[in-house]
Amino acid sequence: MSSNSLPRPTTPAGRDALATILAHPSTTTVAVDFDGTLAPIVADPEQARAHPGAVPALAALAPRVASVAVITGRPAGVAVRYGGFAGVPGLDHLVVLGHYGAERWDAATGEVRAAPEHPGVTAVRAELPGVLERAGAWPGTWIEEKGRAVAVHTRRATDPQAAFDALTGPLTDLATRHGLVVEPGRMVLELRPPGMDKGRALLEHVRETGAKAVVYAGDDLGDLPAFAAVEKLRADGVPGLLVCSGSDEVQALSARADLTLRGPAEVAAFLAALAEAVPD
Ligand SMILES: O=P(O)(O)OC[C@H]1O[C@H](O[C@H]2O[C@H](CO)[C@@H](O)[C@H](O)[C@H]2O)[C@H](O)[C@@H](O)[C@@H]1O
Repeated sequence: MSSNSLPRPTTPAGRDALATILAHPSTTTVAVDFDGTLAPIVADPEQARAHPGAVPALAALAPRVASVAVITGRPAGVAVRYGGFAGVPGLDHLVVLGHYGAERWDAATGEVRAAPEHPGVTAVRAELPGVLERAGAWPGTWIEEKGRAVAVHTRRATDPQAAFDALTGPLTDLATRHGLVVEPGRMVLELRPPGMDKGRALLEHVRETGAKAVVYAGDDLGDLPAFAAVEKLRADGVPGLLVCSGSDEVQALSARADLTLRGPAEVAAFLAALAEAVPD
């Protein structure tokens, strides 16, 4: 896909939504996930960075639409840092909803606002090494400290899928005992507070901006609630375009998408093409 060709959605709902968005960009919200959508998946989560084309594309698009939001499982401040979102001309009103919407960073203020922390995270953090040890201490398994959550990554384990499968039960037990939930993702099991998800975060953002159309792009299971939110908006008469970044690893998402792109490079090209296609 070249940077100035807009791909055609494969579904009628997607094509209708894109037509509305092109006709009425100033009342459209564009919301995107971070890892796997703006940033290529890498083995070490601390090395993830936005694709070089992603921020320029968002910055070109943002002044032409009602709002641009990044909705991520990352802490908001981490996504801002890894994305390079602060101080970018054009992204003066960018909103980053971190921890699935429990945190919010506004480019306009540079500040993060957050829900109160859940006490179960401290208890889970303390018990986690013992639980991993008893489950077989899979070599290469890595704990990501996320502040208001902890995540166990298996991508660098000798057998990532076997480690993921073996740890799912014990980590679910641990989370449940302390009032947390397990959020499964691409070779990651996150133990986090319940009550917020990307769907709720997206709906609140759309309500706040008063948008009349929406684009959402994601790549992982944690994006399914946002897809469901767009489907609900569509049922209520608000056109929505669902974009899946990467097609094979998370088929539950690509099966519901109007447009499937092959990862962050194509997502960045799509956002740039969208910016080119709508008037200033
Ligand atoms: O909601 P997202 O922005 O997609 O964040 C979801 C999780 O992404 C990160 O993990 C994923 O990306 C890593 C870096 O590419 C990769 O190594 C890992 O296998 C993926 O699951 C991040 O580390 C998590 O905290 C996020 O919740």
